[in-house]
Amino acid sequence: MTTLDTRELPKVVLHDHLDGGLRPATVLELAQEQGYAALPASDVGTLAAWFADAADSGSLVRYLETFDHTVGVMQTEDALARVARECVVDLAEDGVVYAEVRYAPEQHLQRGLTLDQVVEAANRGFREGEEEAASAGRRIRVRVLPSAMRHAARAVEIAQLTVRHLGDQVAGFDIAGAEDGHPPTRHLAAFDYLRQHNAHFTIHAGEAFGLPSIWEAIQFCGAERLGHGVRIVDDIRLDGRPVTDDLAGAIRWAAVEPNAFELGPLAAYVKDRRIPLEMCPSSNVQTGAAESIETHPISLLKDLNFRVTLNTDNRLMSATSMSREAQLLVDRADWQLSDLRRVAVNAMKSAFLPFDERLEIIEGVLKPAYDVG
Ligand SMILES: O=c1[nH]cnc2c1ncn2[C@@H]1O[C@H](CO)[C@@H](O)[C@H]1O
Ligand SMILES: [Zn+2]
Repeated sequence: MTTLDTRELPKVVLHDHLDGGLRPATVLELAQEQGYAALPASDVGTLAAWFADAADSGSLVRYLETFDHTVGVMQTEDALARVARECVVDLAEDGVVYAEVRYAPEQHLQRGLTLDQVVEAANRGFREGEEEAASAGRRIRVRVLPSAMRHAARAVEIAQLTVRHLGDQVAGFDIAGAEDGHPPTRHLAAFDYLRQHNAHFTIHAGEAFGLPSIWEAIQFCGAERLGHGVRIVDDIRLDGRPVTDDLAGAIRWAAVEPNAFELGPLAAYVKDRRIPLEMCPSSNVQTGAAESIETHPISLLKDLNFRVTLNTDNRLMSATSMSREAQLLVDRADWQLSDLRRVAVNAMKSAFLPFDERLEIIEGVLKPAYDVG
């Protein structure tokens, strides 16, 4: 397993923030162009290290503060298009064949753009990136999920924006931001609107807050997928005790018979309904939602046959990529090629893309690459 080249494997990412994936050099250049003076460093190396260190805070709220600087330089159409184009090129270069990228349009209005201008500018960049990648021999398809910020009050507007743009790159909706104190049920009107317009949506839930957040996201809001959802392990027991009592035990969970674990009603629902979990190991370690890669619940949930997917969340803040996330699990959590195949196929099955297109990528791209020998 040590010889596995995770870069060359075709990968699928469903949870990647546009404003969390800028190249450090681009942050610097855009800041210079736009007269943004608040950056905490003036050279690429120091700036890259600053993002990773500052995000390594053990708290989601402090982690999210680092986005002020990326959002701060993404306030013009050209800046948005450039960041979107580079995002696609970087993902393709890393072997990603399908990506859903999210960002919050409401955060890009500081210099007078409208919500529609933001989406159109970013979409232009995403399309350019797809073309650039294709001409370099790396075919990637990208779809966009506008996010509403859960502490703000614009979710209905962003849901309407999403529906207006469905089809031209935009494939669904998300809700992001600080979780604790901001339950998703505050935005029920947005979710009702989306369902009535047959639009897909996912919700960040079960990251900085536990089961009630997941329960609301699924049973009140109707989320099709969960952003993170890592705290669903709070509803799994082993020998009568919550598995979370024994996080270190994660290392030996692999040796335990899967039917020895007891699922509570919510965990059973998530598993039985095949609700996709958009899991992001490095991000979770940084925000304190998980202790380590070795003990990250993604491995247990994968072994228990939950619909687990592997994602980057924020490539800049976690100094990561899809191939790095995969490699970390191979090196530290004993993942095999078959596990990487599983999360890629799971992700593609869960994508907000028409069924026939999903199938085409699974059968035409993923299976041929993973099923060699
Ligand atoms: O893991 C996360 N949990 C919650 N919110 C997040 C996470 N990563 C990024 N954002 C938030 O989503 C916004 C739009 O992309 C970002 O600006 C950031 O505030
Ligand atoms: Zn996220």
